[in-house]
This record gives sequence, structure tokens and C-alpha cells, in this order.
Amino acid sequence: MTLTNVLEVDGVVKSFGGFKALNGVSLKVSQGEIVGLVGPNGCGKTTLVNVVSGIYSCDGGSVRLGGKDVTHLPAHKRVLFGVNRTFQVPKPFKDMTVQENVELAWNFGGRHGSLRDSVLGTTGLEDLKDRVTSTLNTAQQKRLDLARALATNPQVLFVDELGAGLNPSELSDLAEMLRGISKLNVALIVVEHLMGFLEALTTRVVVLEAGKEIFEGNIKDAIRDKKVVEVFLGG
Ligand SMILES: Nc1ncnc2c1ncn2[C@@H]1O[C@H](COP(=O)(O)OP(=O)(O)OP(=O)(O)O)[C@@H](O)[C@H]1O
Repeated sequence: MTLTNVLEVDGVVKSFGGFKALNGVSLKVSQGEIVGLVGPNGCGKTTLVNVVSGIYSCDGGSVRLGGKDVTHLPAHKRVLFGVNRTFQVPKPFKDMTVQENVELAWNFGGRHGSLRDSVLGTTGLEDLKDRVTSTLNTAQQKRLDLARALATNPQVLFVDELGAGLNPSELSDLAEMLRGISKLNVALIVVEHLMGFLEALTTRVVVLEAGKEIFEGNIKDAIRDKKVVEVFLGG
């Protein structure tokens, strides 16, 4: 079976002043794949999410979505080419209900696709759809962030530290939810520090350090890799 690359990031560079937060990072992800993106604090994970989703422009390299070069498109246009992301700190419209937030995201995403009607079910928010968002707890707000991103019908979805602060039972529900989303042919790039969570979820991890990729492969091999161990444990 030939897998289609829905995301192709090639040699991306991003600088802040004289500091290179990303220094030639490449990444290919195929339809429905779940890839872990890991590395120590400040290695460039969120910057990569911001560059691919179009929040930041890049200073070199290219980003292709579904074969289309989107390197110079702003975030709101890239959404229409099938990329979206969640945020480490969710920022829903707090005075709106859960359903209204999802509707707004669906409008923003160009009103495409069939996910709109199923996202509340997929993210376990059906019973909360009429709740004003400010009354949701942290785990529920994170699920709403996921629902809003899904409502734009992404082919590629970055999930940025969605597991942080969740208890083991909430983490297990989240893993199940993400597996369900990948079965809808959405490619997931999961940014996470929780290695156990990633081991149960991903087929492949990419490890960044100081803006460069230092490992790509199976997580079992990653935790035995000399360079990876050095980066995480200082040797
Ligand atoms: N807007 C910005 N302006 C200046 N420096 C930035 C900016 N955004 C990120 N950086 C710097 O770029 C580097 C990479 O940051 P980034 O947030 O991508 O790391 P990260 O791997 O996501 O870290 P964490 O695991 O802590 O979330 C850091 O040194 C950070 O301070």
C-alpha cells in the first residue's frame, strides 16, 4: 500500500533575532498517521507547530499540505488546505456555548467536510454542548479546543501538550479519542513530554534538540538512542 504524505516540511528555518529556533527541520507525515514530536523544553516543538500552521512565517525551507506549497500563506488560508492545531493554553470564546464555539470554527474552516456534526460526539462533549464555555474544567476546555480544530476538517492536526495536567484516566480517554480521530484519516502530530502516553499512541517519534532533528523512528529505539538519552538525561 502506498501511503500519501499529507504534510511535507522541508528544511524549515525560523529565527528570532539572531537565534535560530528551527535550523533546517524536515518532516513527512502520511494520512491518518500518529507521530510524536518530542524534545526538551525550548528545543523548537511549538515553533514548528506555529510555522506549519502559519502563525509564524519561516526564514527558509518549505511547507506542503496535500502536495500544495503553502509556505507563504497565512494561518487562516492554510486552514482551508487542511491544517489546524490545538493550543497549550486553550483560548475558546468563553461567553459562548460549546456548540457555538464549534459552529464558529466550522465557519472559519470554510464550512467543509462532514466532521462538523460528529465532533461533539468524537470529543465526548455531546452532553455539554449547551454549557457556557467558561464553566468547563481544564480537561473539558482542552477537549473543546480539539473539537474546534476538528470542526475545520483538517487532514493534519497538531495536538500541542494536550495531555499536560490530565490524570491517568483522563489521559487514557484522550489516547482513545486521538486514535478515533486518526481513524477518520486525520494525520496527528502529538507534541508531548509524557513518553508513556506517546508509546501507547504513536507509530513513530521525531526528537528535536536545539532546533534540529536528532532522531526519527520507533519510540522503543528512541529511548535507547545514545543522543536522545544524552539530551534528556544529560548522559
Ligand atoms: N516569539 C518568540 N520570540 C523569541 N523567542 C522565541 C519565540 N517563540 C519561541 N522562542 C524561543 O525559541 C525556542 C523554542 O521555543 P519553543 O516554544 O518552540 O520550544 P518548545 O520545544 O515548544 O518548548 P516547551 O516544551 O517548553 O513548550 C526557545 O528558546 C524560545 O524561547
